Amino acid sequence: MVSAPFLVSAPGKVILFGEHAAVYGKPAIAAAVSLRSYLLTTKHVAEFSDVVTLEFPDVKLQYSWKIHSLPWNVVPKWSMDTVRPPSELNTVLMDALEQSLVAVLNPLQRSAALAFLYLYLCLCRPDMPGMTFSVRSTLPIGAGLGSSASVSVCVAAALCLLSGEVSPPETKGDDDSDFNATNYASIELIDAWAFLGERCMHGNPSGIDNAVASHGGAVMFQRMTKGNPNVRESMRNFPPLKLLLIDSRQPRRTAVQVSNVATLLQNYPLVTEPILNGIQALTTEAYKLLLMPKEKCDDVWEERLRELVRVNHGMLVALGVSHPKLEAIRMAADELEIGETKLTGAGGGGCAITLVKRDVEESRILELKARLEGHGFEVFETSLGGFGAGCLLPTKSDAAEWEEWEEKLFSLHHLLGLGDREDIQKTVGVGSIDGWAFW
Ligand SMILES: Nc1ncnc2c1ncn2[C@@H]1O[C@H](COP(=O)(O)OP(=O)(O)O)[C@@H](O)[C@H]1O
Ligand SMILES: C[C@@](O)(CCOP(=O)(O)O)CC(=O)O
Repeated sequence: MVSAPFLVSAPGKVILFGEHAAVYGKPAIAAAVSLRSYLLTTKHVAEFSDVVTLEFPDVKLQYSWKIHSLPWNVVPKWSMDTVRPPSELNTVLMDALEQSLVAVLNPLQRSAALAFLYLYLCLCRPDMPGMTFSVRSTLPIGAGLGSSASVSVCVAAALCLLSGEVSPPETKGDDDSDFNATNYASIELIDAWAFLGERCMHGNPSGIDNAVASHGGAVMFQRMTKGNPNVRESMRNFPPLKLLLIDSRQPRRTAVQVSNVATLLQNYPLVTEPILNGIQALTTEAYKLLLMPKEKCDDVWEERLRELVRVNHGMLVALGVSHPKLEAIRMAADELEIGETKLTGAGGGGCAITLVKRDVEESRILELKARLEGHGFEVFETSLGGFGAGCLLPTKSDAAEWEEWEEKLFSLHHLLGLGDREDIQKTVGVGSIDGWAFW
């Protein structure tokens, strides 16, 4: 069992092909990005030993509950078993949590707090010491990059560590890609709990976002029904794609976009189902292309992939999940003949990706960036397919022996004082700080 303080982290993702259709059991392809969420767990001082606190400054939420005031009496018994949790939310517990959340009205804050409390009650005990859970993220929120899943995975990982359901990652060997059965079992459990957190945040998730945020890398994911396990094919040797990631900065909520598509499907099944089937066929084509050996990834290969990006976007437009700002991004990239563009994630705003032609001059890319930024859009540089969930523990268990840098790293005050995403990345970030280990 791990005790506070410690940090956990999980990445966001881009969906390359298949969003929305993924909700209906069609395959989708996604990869982890280097933008990540970080969660610090710290213990309260003695006078607040009966309080659990959330510090989620990115969504301006700071809230505490008396641990004994939470509805422990309705927590289902299955939650204390080490078996995988069920994939359905318990409605009695959800109803009881409404009472604990009456004062949290903002939907962004409320969904995050609900997901936290649901997992906290399922995985922890009323006699646990008072703690603060604070999240900082380098991901834009509600922009299609899976910020909710990366937070859910962080919460699930932290609570599984505290409750002893999982242990910190074991070193995998010389090659970090080596398979380790204990790590695998741990991350599967974290993924399953994070899925329930995602359900609290947006109702009917496919599970692709939490799968990528827990396991990292690039995956082909397919949600299965009737108790069959979801398909999650790891796509090793994922080709290095030149992608631009552009945030339209148009806020939207995944829950709303997913429910709009559900309504379309309900009203026009004969029209909407063929679109979802088309996305399925297209994702299957893309999957075959992305698995081709390197020597076959020639100009024709690249053109095919770009065509699929264009067609996928068109189908998402037909589903009604684009936005004028996303179209403005696509048109700017089209005008400069940079490559093909599609929205990524739930749409309705949020991010687009442009799959850049290999031979495009840098000057044209710079011109596109300048145009987009001139319109108030944000262009991200990120690498695809990095690490999944990980944790960082103090090197010595006794705080009295910590070095100054370690005191800062595990200090709530210091984390909350960090400025922009660069500051967060530099100070606690995977890739910037030694000692992060991954399941
Ligand atoms: N840094 C964060 N701190 C707290 N909650 C967060 C953070 N990032 C995301 N969330 C939660 O995730 C929700 C956004 O999820 P969603 O609409 O699915 O967008 P995304 O596409 O980014 O996942 C927010 O409403 C909030 O509840
Ligand atoms: C629209 C969808 O396919 C992806 C949503 O991604 P995001 O929450 O916008 O990052 C929904 C899902 O798969 O759960």
